[in-house]
Amino acid sequence: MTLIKLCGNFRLQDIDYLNEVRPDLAGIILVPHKRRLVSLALAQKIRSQLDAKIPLVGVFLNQDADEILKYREIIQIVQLHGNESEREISKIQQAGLPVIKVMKPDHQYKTQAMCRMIDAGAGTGKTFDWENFQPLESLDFLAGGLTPDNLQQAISLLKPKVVDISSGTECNGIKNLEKMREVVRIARSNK
Ligand SMILES: O=C(O)c1ccccc1N[C@@H]1O[C@H](COP(=O)(O)O)[C@@H](O)[C@H]1O
Repeated sequence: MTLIKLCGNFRLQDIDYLNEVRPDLAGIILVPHKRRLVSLALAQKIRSQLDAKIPLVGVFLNQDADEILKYREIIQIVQLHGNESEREISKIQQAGLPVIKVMKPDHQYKTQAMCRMIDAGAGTGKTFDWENFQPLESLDFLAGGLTPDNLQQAISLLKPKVVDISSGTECNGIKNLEKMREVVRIARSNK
């Protein structure tokens, strides 16, 4: 089965939707100045409202380990979307939080992180040339511009273990329950 992470949740209503559609992982943006940023206080509320069985992933971009570790009681997994060093990854993992390291499709490398995510953008809904993509190793997470319309094609072509979707489940910048239901249905239909 293809697992699914639904990311970019920033309203408490989004958490009600997550509890209904039950993805394998849920994500929040913890990057300053981004549209979907949630505050520490809201992140705490999100964690307590989100079903305890759904791990919460915190997304960061070029932030230092000390800042990231402020969220250690709230998030269960760290997603690093920038140029973070292996030293920073190691510091975060030693503190007990597993790391997903995001890499561009044309710049893949070995990492000590728990797993790798391939994404061409950063919450911008940008896809890449799936047909000509050669993963360095088996593909853990695939992200970038996945939508209810292209998700099945992406899964069939690249066979990722996990798909990660943010903007593709929004309408006018707000989470849409029907789109969330549909992408979960598509991922789960891949046995
Ligand atoms: O969404 C953001 O604002 C964001 C900011 C900084 C780094 C990553 C961000 N988003 C994450 O990017 C992937 C793919 O998103 P999309 O499906 O292409 O919109 C996902 O993990 C987002 O949460």
